[in-house]
Amino acid sequence: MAACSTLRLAVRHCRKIASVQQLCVRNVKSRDSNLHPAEASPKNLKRMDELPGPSLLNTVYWLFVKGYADKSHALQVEHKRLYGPIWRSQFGPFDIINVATADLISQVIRQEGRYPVRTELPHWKEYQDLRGQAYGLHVGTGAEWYRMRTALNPKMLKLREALAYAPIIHEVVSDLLQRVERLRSRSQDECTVCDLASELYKFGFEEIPTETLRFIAAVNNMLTLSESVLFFPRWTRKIFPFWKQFVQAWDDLYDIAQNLIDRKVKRMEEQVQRGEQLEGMYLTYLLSTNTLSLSEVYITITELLLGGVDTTSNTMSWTLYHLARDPEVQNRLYQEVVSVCPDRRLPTTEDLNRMLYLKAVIKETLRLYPVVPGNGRLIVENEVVVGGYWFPKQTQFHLCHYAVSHDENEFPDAEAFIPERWLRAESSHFHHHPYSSIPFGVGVRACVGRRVAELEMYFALFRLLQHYKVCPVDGSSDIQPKTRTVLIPSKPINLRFIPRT
Ligand code: HEM
Repeated sequence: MAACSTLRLAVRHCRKIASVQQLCVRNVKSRDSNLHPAEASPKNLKRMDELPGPSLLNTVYWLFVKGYADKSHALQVEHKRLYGPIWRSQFGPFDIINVATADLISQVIRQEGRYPVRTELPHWKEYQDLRGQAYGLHVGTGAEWYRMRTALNPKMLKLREALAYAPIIHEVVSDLLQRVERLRSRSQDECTVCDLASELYKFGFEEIPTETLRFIAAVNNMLTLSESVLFFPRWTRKIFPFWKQFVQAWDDLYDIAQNLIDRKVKRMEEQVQRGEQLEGMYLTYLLSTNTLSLSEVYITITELLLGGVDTTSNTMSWTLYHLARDPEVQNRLYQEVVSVCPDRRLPTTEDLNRMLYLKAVIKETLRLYPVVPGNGRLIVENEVVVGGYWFPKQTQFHLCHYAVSHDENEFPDAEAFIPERWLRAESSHFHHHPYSSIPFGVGVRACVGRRVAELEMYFALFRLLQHYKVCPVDGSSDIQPKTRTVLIPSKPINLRFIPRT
């Protein structure tokens, strides 16, 4: 869903720019070891060779024989049960240290350094080298990455700036409502919308209508192929088609973003020639500041579009899935909606300040289904100590935050959907470790799209509930998540939207 707003936000006009020529850890205290490597001699500490964990062969067995290839989130839980909260594993060529408690994650983050690196993403880098493109936010490292982030942060993460996107997000949500109305009224029982997530990907892409499906298919292919490309050694590329298809998927993504930007630049030039003032959100802003080269703008916008395709859509689908199955939760949320905005008034950003339950519902969805189920940190600057073990530079950590946010010690009755656990007044377990559910990541490298994503999800859910009661389709069964780099529903979510009178 976010891709469409990302797109609109990117192409929107803004009065501030005069001409195209001017264009443009938390320091969480560890519950156990606070030992800093500088204070600890490696001699006194355990070495990574002493860590438990599966061999490469054993991992292959889990992935391809036991069927966890598309359930890496569940593998975190299984391996934590088998090996404890910290273990070592191998994924293709990668030697990985897995950490699966909030405290261990906080220890890694505290030592992530000034310019944190998630993981090397050698396959993305290889593609970008192959095509002679700039590195984007995901692949970028060090001061170069930081320069790109500081160009984007003010427009995307500052609350005041992000709140200014509200009118555009409302446009996108209005399209969604129209689409839901059309789809449900055309269905056989006049209320069912099938495969909700795929509908949420699509709507509002009117800027590039013919390219919508191509973009979505390319994101799907690229993410699906990513794990295979990484896992199998390079020489297998002559045997398997993965790499070629992966390159094709990236070519499509980049091509669509490049066309979008080129059209925008042309429009801006025409406006300047007519002496008009320019308006814009972050694409205009990026083009109008000299901090990024055009090639960096291309890749940045490609990645923002990419980041928007199935993150908020899947989260919204899971939220509606649970609301449909839990009428009490849905009713409580509906009561909040009507008390804050009677008469179906459009919610404002101020209204959202009073929507504590709405926010708790989204938080709980992201706890149960973090779109990015496992994050990474490659420690490049220093040797580090985590969990009493000493690790050299270049250690790749896997932050198993799916396993953490499903841990009974952090969240009693962890598999249940209980938004109340996020409400201070109502939960005896309100005080969670700050790293126990970190769906957007943490620190300076955390998700740059967070504010946009949250605003979109709040407004979309708010307005959908203003208009519809959401119900399960008769006889529908439980739906489990699966991983396709990101966490998605393993089968389509179909729901009934009953208009509220
Ligand atoms: C439910 C919605 C979303 C979730 C749960 C999510 C989650 C994440 C996570 C976990 C990371 C890694 C952070 C870290 O390493 O600490 C990330 C990075 C990123 N996200 Fe999101 N995301 C969401 C929506 C979006 C949207 C809508 C966009 C684009 C508008 C976006 C763009 C990005 C980008 C560009 C990065 C890389 C940032 C960097 O490395 O500097 N995300 N996201």
